[in-house]
Amino acid sequence: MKTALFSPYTVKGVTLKNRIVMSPMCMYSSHNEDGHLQDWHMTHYVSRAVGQVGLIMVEATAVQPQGRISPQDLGIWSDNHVKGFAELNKQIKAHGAKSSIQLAHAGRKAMLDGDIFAPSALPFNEKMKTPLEMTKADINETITAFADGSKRAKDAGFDIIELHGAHGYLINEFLSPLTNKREDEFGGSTENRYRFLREIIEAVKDVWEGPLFVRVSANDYHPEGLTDTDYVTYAKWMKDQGVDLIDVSSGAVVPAAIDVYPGYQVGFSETIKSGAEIDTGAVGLITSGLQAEEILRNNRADLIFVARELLRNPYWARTAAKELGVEIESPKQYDRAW
Ligand SMILES: Cc1cc2nc3c(=O)[nH]c(=O)nc-3n(C[C@H](O)[C@H](O)[C@H](O)COP(=O)(O)O)c2cc1C
Repeated sequence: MKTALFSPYTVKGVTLKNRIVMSPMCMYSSHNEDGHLQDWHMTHYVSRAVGQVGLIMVEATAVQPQGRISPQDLGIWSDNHVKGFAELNKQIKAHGAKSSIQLAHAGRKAMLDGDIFAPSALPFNEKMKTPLEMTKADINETITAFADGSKRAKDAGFDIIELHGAHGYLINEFLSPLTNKREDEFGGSTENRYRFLREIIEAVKDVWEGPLFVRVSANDYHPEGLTDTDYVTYAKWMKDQGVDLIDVSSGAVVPAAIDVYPGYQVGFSETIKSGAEIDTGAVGLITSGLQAEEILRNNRADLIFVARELLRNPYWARTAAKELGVEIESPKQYDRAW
């Protein structure tokens, strides 16, 4: 049988051998608060490339030190970070996978000493710090930091860049009316709340010609918050700006109870894919080959992002292929077992 999951996917000249993406997952394993990769990261990412994942996405990586979720986050705020990522990319690609990086700024969810920043001075909850409202200068510096991070990602040899616009981190905080109470041109109307992301995309595209993905939280799970239909509008604007794919997650903008079940976010991906006519990635409790195949065949997404199941099973691609009754290439060293 010819499967959708194991069919190639090409975007701006970059071809993934299948539709499986290792979803970005923070490892909180950088040492000395310097944002550098450690042996752990090498083993972790390269194992999944050996496991025949089509696209490896490196975890949320901070474009500014104050944009880390924790002091142990990876960083790409300095030219010194390029060398480590270049070595990681060499190893990932040696096993036939493509590589990508999620560029991030934690905004008000940064758990760091010192000042933290957000569109408005509202804490996430009573336990978290109250952020400083970003000035225009702070906003411009952060936009430049996303562009500088992209330039470094390019120098390090990444094939694809993803902007982290989800989970209540800085970009998401500008997009949602729950977290953005600004009265200047970066707040208020939908257009104004999009302006920060618009300017980041513009700045990134000045230095990066390759495929650009954006992860969004397509539902705030709050009566005054955004839903997937609001994100159709944002996705259309992103498409007009040349974004290639929307990676559709949800929640974590404000504290909320989320009812999770297999494929709980796939409907949001479907709404955005059909509403904005843009490629999407589906993520969230997708754990079987058949489930992934159903999503792709019914045009509910173009790529399947897998997070925790790949932590349980780095060879999930093989498991899914067996389930779908297809043969996939194994690392030649493993031929006798696959
Ligand atoms: C350990 C861990 C770290 C995560 N870190 C990130 C991250 O850096 N960026 C991000 O967008 N999502 C992050 N996520 C969310 C996952 O990418 C994914 O969207 C979520 O786990 C749902 O997919 P799953 O059911 O396949 O695990 C993380 C999830 C886990 C379990």
